[in-house]
Amino acid sequence: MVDQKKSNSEEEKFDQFKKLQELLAQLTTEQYESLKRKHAEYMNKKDPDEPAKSMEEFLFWKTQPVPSFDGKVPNAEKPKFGAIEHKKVSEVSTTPVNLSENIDGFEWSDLNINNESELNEIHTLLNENYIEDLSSTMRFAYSKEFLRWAMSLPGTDPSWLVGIRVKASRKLVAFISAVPIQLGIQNPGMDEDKVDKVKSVEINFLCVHKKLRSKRLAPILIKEITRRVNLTDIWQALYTAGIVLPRPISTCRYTHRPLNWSKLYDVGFVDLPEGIKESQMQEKYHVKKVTEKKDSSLVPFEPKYYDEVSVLFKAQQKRYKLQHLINSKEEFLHQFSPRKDVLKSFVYLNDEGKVTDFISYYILPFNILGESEVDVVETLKVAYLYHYCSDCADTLDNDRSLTARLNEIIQDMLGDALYNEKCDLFNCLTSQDNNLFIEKQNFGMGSGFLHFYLFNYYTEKMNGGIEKISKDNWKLQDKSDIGVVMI
Ligand SMILES: CCCCCCCCCCCCCC(=O)SCCNC(=O)CCNC(=O)[C@H](O)C(C)(C)COP(=O)(O)OP(=O)(O)OC[C@H]1O[C@@H](n2cnc3c(N)ncnc32)[C@H](O)[C@@H]1OP(=O)(O)O
Repeated sequence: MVDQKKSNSEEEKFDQFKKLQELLAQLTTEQYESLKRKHAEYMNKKDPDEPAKSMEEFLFWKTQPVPSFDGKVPNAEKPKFGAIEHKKVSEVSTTPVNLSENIDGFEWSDLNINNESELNEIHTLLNENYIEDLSSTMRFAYSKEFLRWAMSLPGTDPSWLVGIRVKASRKLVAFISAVPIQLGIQNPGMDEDKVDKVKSVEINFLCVHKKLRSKRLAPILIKEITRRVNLTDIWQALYTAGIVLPRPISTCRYTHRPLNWSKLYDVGFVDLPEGIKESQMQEKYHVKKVTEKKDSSLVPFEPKYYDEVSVLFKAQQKRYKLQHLINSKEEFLHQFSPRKDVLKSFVYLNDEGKVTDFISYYILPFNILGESEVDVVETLKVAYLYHYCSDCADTLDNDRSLTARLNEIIQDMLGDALYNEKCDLFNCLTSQDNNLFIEKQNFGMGSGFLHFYLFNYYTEKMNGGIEKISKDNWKLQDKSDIGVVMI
């Protein structure tokens, strides 16, 4: 009897699904976009940390090795910290996921980020179809150099940049990428200085062309990248998303620090509060120029500082429960060496020439879109805080407080971003120790949240630096457990 009911309801669901697919196929891109906007407005009414649907309705995710919203994991009465499912490379299929089962006329394509024309293709796909704000008025505008940096991390397997092309025209219409990362995860009950070292990948740049949305290409891309990563004997992944999927290990909030308030006001990114004059806002967000220090100097990071900075970096990461473990000089230099228009990084040297602090930020513009989505009205240059570390993070014989130190070095970065890089906005999450300076440095809470996920790994939820009081009322925590920064 029960089984009969279940199969009826599955049939009903399948019928509804078929109808939905037919409806979507009939829509023009404009109709699809307009419905998407309406849906986004509806979703915006929901709490940002709540899923849009029940676990059962996540047709793809409920089949994957991730915890459900009640904390249960597949095939286990009581979850154990660590891998959810264990497989061997010999059990992994060596043939790509079948594309034509879902959609005809498409083929898999490996992409090479160091090939100029393939980089151009990825760049075009992402710049026209990647992440937008809820109202589809702003879209990330990654530069080619940025994409090359992000996807050429040492150790990236050539098979991990995966595209889908239209067979006939060879046009690139979907993409997903993986790069290696070693995570340190501190599970409950572990000694404070111990972590589970987890060889993983970071998944990023999942993108499906707007005209091919809702055709279940995303699950196919995810299954294919999982297969390819598994073939290299890696079984865990870290990824982030603005939406709630089963199930976040942590949630951080975006915060924004206007640098060029007038421009942000002109493009509608910030409002003028009632009763306040524009000049008052400009004054509030005035940024000090980077000045020479009495007892230290600020210089761009260079490979010669690697030994000292890597020690500080390791110590800083120990403050968090989700850590980025960097074990090779090559990876470190790739992640942190300055790159024009992509990444700025600095060290502070004391009187004796010893490194006391390191700080970095990356530059990721976004386009303000006009009436038509290909019409770019304005580009905002945005700086995002990346990694930092300081000798006061763990040294016992140092009496300078981390709060004072971070506030000093962030102030310098605001100055560098505005006066040297002409950035309009400085963003950071409530991750790391950012809450020590967010309010003091005039960062305001944004509307965006970023959820962190681990694939095939169970651990308890971690503090993302915010505590929910009610839907629109979130409190900053002293610090967060999240030490990784995803770009
Ligand atoms: C060990 C190795 C493991 C490697 C893999 C680890 C996992 C990696 C996971 C990926 C990490 C990516 C990290 C980033 O790059 S996050 C950035 C994501 N990209 C964008 O937001 C760009 C603009 N949007 C798009 O291009 C499309 O809307 C995307 C591609 C996002 C979905 O395309 P589309 O709208 O045409 O949908 P569909 O019909 O094909 O598929 C619907 C199914 O897909 C699930 N869905 C929707 N959005 C996401 C999302 N952001 N992460 C995971 N799943 C997502 C959705 O719940 C549904 O499943 P279910 O509800 O039925 O269950």
